[in-house]
Amino acid sequence: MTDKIPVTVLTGYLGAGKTTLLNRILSEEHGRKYAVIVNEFGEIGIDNDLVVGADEEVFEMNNGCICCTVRGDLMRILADLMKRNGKFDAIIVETTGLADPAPVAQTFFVDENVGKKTKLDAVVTVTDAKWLNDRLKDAPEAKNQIAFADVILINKTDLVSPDELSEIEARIRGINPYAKLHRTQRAQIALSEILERNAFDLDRILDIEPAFLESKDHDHDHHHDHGHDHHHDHDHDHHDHDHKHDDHHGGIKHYHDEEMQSISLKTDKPLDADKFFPWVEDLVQKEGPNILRSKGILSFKDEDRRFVFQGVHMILDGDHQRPWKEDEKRQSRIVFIGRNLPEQLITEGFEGCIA
Ligand SMILES: Nc1nc2c(ncn2[C@@H]2O[C@H](COP(=O)(O)OP(=O)(O)OP(=O)(O)O)[C@@H](O)[C@H]2O)c(=O)[nH]1
Repeated sequence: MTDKIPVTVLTGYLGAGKTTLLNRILSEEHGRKYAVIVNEFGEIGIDNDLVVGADEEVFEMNNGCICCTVRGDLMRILADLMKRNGKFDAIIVETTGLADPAPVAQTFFVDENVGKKTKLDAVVTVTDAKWLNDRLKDAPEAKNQIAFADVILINKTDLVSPDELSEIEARIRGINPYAKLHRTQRAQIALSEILERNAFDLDRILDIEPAFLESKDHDHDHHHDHGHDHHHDHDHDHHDHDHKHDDHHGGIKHYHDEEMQSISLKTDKPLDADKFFPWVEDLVQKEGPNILRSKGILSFKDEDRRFVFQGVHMILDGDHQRPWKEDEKRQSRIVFIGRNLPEQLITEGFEGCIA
């Protein structure tokens, strides 16, 4: 018997469907109260704004990856939550698509205070059936996320043929024969398959990562550089995720994609939809292989609702969402995440969409 609070860690590569799953969980009649912690790559928080649910408290950790610099933040948020005993039943942590889940999971074992009051229930990994094969070639994070998972969703099955799906499944099985696998569309799955599974298997993790429980203070022995943020006058930020080497955190080997960068743009002036859509469609057609992910919350002229814009490579998606609130700043924010991003082209193009 334990009254430790269960923690579910949601991982999965950029754009796989983590927020879709999170919103599904939060929209259901579950009768539970969840605390949600989101962590994003890129300066302007967009995910926290896309998480539904009136009751849930969403804690945002921006500007860095949860697995290294922000891990201290995670511990602090958890410690604060623990002080408010009884206010919620479970915790869900959505990591960035670029996070290595190992150090996140490790937090629940090596930090004494956190470990006393919480237990890691499961690492749930959402994969994108359409792009996973490519990411297994060029993104070691994608592979780690699968290796560490207790539950795996093969999402976006609508975008691939049955043969491709079987191949993906075999590849996942090759990396992780133990996780429970589900094929999903729009992350549609019974909550009981995701939450309070008691599925995290420490022995299996120790097979993959023998150093998992070594708790040397990771802050002392890492020396990587998170790049730098430039803040230009014309209101845009740029962030290089600049890890040039494998890192050790508390004994765990830890890899980052040093080429991954993000460009965040915002404007308080309304955008012209007739300019924006042709521009962005053309951009992702041409630069799609490099732009892994784009998303934004946009304000168009003569439109009272927020437009939520989503892209994964050249596949775009978007919808008018709720009306802007009275006290809400009608600001358009958009972020592009990828490799070798044509920064100037994107910045100027976006500015050209202002009405
Ligand atoms: N075709 C299709 N699109 C999907 C499916 N699931 C999610 N999407 C779309 O994929 C895009 C990314 O989904 P998100 O849930 O935001 O992905 P994410 O993993 O949270 O993305 P990041 O947090 O940016 O890494 C959105 O446009 C979704 O609507 C699916 O099963 N099929």
